[in-house]
Amino acid sequence: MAAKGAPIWGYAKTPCSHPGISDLGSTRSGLAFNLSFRKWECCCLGVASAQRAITPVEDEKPNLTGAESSGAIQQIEDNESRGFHKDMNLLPKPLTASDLSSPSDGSKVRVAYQGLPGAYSEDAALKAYPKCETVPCDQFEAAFTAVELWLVDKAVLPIENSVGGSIHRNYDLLLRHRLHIVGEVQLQVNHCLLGLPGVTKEELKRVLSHPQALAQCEMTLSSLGIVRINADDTALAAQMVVSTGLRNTGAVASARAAKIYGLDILAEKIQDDDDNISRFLIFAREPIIPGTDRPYKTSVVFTLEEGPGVLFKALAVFALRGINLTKIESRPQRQRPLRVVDDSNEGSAKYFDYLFYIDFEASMAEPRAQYALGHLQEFARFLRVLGSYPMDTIP
Ligand SMILES: O=C(O)C(=O)C[C@]1(C(=O)O)C=C[C@@H](O)C=C1
Repeated sequence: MAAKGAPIWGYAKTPCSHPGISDLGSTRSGLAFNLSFRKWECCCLGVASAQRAITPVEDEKPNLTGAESSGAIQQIEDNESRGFHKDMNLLPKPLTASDLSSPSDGSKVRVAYQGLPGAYSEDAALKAYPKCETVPCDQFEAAFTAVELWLVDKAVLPIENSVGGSIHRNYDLLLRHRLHIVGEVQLQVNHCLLGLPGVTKEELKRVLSHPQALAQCEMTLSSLGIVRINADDTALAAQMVVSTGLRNTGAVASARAAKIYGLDILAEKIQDDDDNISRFLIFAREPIIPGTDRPYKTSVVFTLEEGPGVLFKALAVFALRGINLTKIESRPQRQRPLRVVDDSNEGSAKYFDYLFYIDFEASMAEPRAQYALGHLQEFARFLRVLGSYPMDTIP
C-alpha cells in the first residue's frame, strides 16, 4: 500500500491489459457492447426499485386482516409519534448519480494524476473533488493501474486541449484498462513563464515544459527566441529549474507551480489562444448510474467493417436521433493495425484498421441514446460504452 500522499511511480512496467482487448479484432456484433449494456440495465433497475420502495401507489389499497391492520395502524402511529410524516426532510432520499460517484465535497477520495504537485492535471483533480487527496504518478499508465489496484479511488487524465488537440496516449490506454469514465473536467489553462527569483525573461536561453504546454505557447516562445526542451509535465519543468539553479533556464507552468517551487512569474497568460481549455476524464473502477437530471455526455469506441459509406452510416445513427457529437477520434488498432482483404481477381489489399472514439451529448438513460447504439451495433464489429457522465462547463 502506498504511503499517504506518496507518488506512484513505475506502474508503466506492469501494464494490465483488458481481457476483451486480445480478441478485439474478432469480436462480432458487439458482444462487448451487450456486456456493457447489461451493467447499465442493472444500474437503472436498481434506481427504479429504490424509487418504488418509497413511492406510494394511490390506487393500491392494502387488503389487511384485522391483526395485520392493527399492526399496520400501530406502525403508522409509531411513525407519527416519531414525527416522520411531518417532516419530509427526515425521509431517506433516493440516491442520485453524484451520490454514488463521490462524496459531494470530494472528501476522503484519493485521486491519481500524472505529474508532480502543481501540474494542471492536479488542478483538474481538485476542480472535480475539491477536498480530495491528490496522488502524483510518473506516467499515465501508472494512474490507470493505481485505480485498478485500489491504491486510489479515481484517476484524472488529460484527453484533449482546445489548441493542441488530442492526447493520443490516453486514447490508446483506454482499452488497455478495465476502467469506466465517470466524469469530465474542463479547465482553463493559463500558462506562465517562470524563472529563478530575480531573473528577467530576456536572460532566458532555454525553457522546459510539457510538449503540449510548449505547443500552446508557440508564438510567445518563438518571439522570445528561446530553445524549447520537453519535460514529462509542467510542474516537473518548474522543479527542474529550481534543482539545476540555472538562471538562463525557465519553465512554462502554472502560477500555482511558481508558488510551490518558489519561482518568479516572468510573464502571465503566454498561451497563443486566450481561451486555452484542456479537457480531462475521470476514471473509476465502477460506472456511475447515468441520469437525465442535467446534461450528460456518453463516450463510446467501435470498429467498422471495410466498405464505402460505413463511417457515414455510423455517424448517421446519432444524426437521425438529433444527438450532437462533440468529439470523434480515430486511432490505429494496436493489436491488429492492418486488415488484409482478399479479392480472388485482384490479389489481396491491406487496409489500415481503426478504432473510432466518439463522445455524444446524451445520457445512456435516454432511449434515443440506447436506440442509437442498438442501431450502431447492427454494423459495428466491436462496440463498447466507455462511460456516461455529467458534462462539465467552465464558469
Ligand atoms: O503538464 C501538466 O501540467 C499536465 O497536467 C499535462 C497537460 C497535458 O497533457 O496536456 C495538461 C494540460 C495542459 O494542456 C498541459 C499539459
